[in-house]
Amino acid sequence: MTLAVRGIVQAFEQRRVLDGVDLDVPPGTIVGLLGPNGAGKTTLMRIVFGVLDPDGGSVEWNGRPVGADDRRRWGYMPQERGLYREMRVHDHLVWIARLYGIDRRDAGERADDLLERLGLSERANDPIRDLSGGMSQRVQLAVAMVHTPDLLVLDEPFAGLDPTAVEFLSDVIRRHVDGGGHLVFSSHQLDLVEHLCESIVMIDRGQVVLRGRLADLRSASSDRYLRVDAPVDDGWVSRFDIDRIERSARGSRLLLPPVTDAADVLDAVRQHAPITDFGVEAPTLSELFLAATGRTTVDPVEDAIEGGRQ
Ligand SMILES: Nc1ncnc2c1ncn2[C@@H]1O[C@H](COP(=O)(O)OP(=O)(O)OP(=O)(O)O)[C@@H](O)[C@H]1O
Repeated sequence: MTLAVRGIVQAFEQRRVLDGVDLDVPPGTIVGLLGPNGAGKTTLMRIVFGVLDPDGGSVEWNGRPVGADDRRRWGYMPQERGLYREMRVHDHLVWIARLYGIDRRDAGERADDLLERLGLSERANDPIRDLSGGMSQRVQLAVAMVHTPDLLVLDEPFAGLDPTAVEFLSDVIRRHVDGGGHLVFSSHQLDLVEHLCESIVMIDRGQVVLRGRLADLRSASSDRYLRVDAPVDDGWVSRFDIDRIERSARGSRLLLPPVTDAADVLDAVRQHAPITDFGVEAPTLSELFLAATGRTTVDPVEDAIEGGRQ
């Protein structure tokens, strides 16, 4: 079974926010639907779930137009979290499971099992309102999974989470997919989800700008970065052809055109600063995004400001 979304077009008040978007979600693969704020990710997910009827295009499941029965076997974690704050965690899960027609005993067992898997057993009898943001996010995920869905669609599941919670959620996602499940999640935090995505569809202003297996996209790029754990001065490497130098607290990243030998540049840097850690790397996801769109930053607001300056 595969989710196949074809040629989706959607306009709001004559403004096209999706313009011919395709998305494939095969089993056993983590698919990232990526793009900056306002790119159209939530709109696409709402169309996939039938909340919104698109102006054009189709959504197919298992080679046929998707129907209400198919969608009942899918799980959706919306961006606006919709939990009843006064309900206790376990009761909430049982209630949702019952809405899916699962009998009371089975619903209770599923709730126990999910709470265990999501590290929430100790909070089972607490009302949702007493949970931290990260924990209620886990409950929201449990709600999306309580009927053992064929397909999980998670809208910005990592927003607002600390690094430990991101790791935890990433593990849950991996396990779902390792068991042959279907999963697509959206994110605007490209570098945060880079380690998790196997396959990506990147959209910008309603159009697909990059798609494919992330490993393939990274190796197909001719851009190479030399990373060193020292602040590199322009003067040290002035005799080389170097496209850009980025500096951060961790050191520097030098974007090298194909004509420049990374080992020569590294030797030159070493003459000025001790280097204990270095590497030659393919571009990150956000660098691939910038290269594909010609933008200067992933943030659409900052990009508009930068564009205005030029
Ligand atoms: N019901 C609506 N009516 C009018 N405009 C809408 C509606 N829903 C979404 N939009 C617009 O469509 C565009 C895409 O929005 P969408 O929420 O799909 O983006 P997104 O990629 O999910 O962004 P974010 O990362 O901020 O959630 C935005 O410009 C948004 O303002």
